[in-house]
Amino acid sequence: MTNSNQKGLAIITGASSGIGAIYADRLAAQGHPLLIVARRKDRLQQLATQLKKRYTVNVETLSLDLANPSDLLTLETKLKSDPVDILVNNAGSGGLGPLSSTTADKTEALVRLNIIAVTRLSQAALDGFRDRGKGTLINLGSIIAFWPSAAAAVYSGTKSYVVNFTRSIAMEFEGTDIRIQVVMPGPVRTEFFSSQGMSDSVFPDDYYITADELVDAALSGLEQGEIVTNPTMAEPKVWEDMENTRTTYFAAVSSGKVAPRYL
Ligand SMILES: NC(=O)C1=CN([C@@H]2O[C@H](COP(=O)(O)OP(=O)(O)OC[C@H]3O[C@@H](n4cnc5c(N)ncnc54)[C@H](OP(=O)(O)O)[C@@H]3O)[C@@H](O)[C@H]2O)C=CC1
Ligand SMILES: CC(=O)[C@H](N)C(=O)O
Repeated sequence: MTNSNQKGLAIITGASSGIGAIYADRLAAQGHPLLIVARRKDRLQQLATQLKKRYTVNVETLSLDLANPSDLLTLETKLKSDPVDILVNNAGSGGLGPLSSTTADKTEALVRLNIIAVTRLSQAALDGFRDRGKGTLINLGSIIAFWPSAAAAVYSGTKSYVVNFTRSIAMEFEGTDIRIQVVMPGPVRTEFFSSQGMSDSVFPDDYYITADELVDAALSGLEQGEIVTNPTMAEPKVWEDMENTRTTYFAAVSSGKVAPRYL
C-alpha cells in the first residue's frame, strides 16, 4: 500500500513486541513516518523492514534502554529537536511478584521505566506540541492502576501514577489542539508475562484480548476524543459511577474537620 498523504513523525516506545508493534503498524498505515524504540535492535529492524515495505513510509529505529538515564536523554533530546506529531509512551514492564522477592535496584529500574521515562518523554513532547499548537500524546496505563495487588506493588503504583499524571496534563491542555490519552488495558496476549518468566495463565484464557484488538479500540477512543480509554469496558456507566464516587470522596474529605471517630 502506498501513502501519498504523508503525516508527521510518530514515536513509539516499546515497539519491538506486543502493543507497541501494533501501534507502529497502525500509525504507519495512517501514513506517519515512524521512530520505533526499544532495547532489542534486531526486532526493531525486522519490524521497520516490514512496515516500510507494507506502507511505504520511513521507519527509523533507536535501540535504547529507557530505564537508563543517558539513553533516556537521547530520546528526550530528539523529541525536543524534531517536529514530532505523536508520542506513544508504551514501553513498560511489570516486575510482578512480591516486593520481598525482588531487589531495590530492580524496583528502581521499574520506576525509571514506568514513571520517569513516561514523565520526561511526555514533558519533552508537550514542549514541542505547545510550540507547534498541536500533537498527540498516548500513555499506556493499566486496569491494575485501580487494583492494589500483593503481587504487583510497584507495577500497580507506577500505573496509578501514569493515570493521574496523564489525566492531570490533559486538564492543563484542555481547549487546545493537543490530544492527550491514557489507555487502560486489561490482560492482553503479548510477551508481557513471558518476558518476566511468567506464564500467561495467571489469568483465565477468556480474560485476554489481542494487541490488535486493544490498539484498534484505543485508537477509536482517541478519535472519539476520550482522555481515558477503557477498551474492554462494555458499559460506560461503570466509569461514570467511578468518577462520581471519586467526586463524592473529594467532597467528603474536604470537610475542614477531623472526623468524629478520630476524636
Ligand atoms: N499485556 C498486558 O496484559 C498489559 C500491558 N500493559 C502495558 O502495555 C505496555 C506494553 O506492554 P506489552 O506490549 O503488553 O508487553 P511486551 O512485553 O510485549 O512489550 C513491552 C515493550 O517494552 C519494551 N521495553 C521493556 N523494557 C524496556 C526498557 N528498559 N527500555 C526500552 N524499552 C523497553 C520491550 O522491548 P525490549 O525488551 O526490546 O526493550 C517491548 O517492546 C506496557 O506499558 C504494559 O505495562 C497494560 C496492561 C495490560
Ligand atoms: C494485571 C496485569 O498483569 C496486566 N498485564 C495489567 O497490566 O493489568
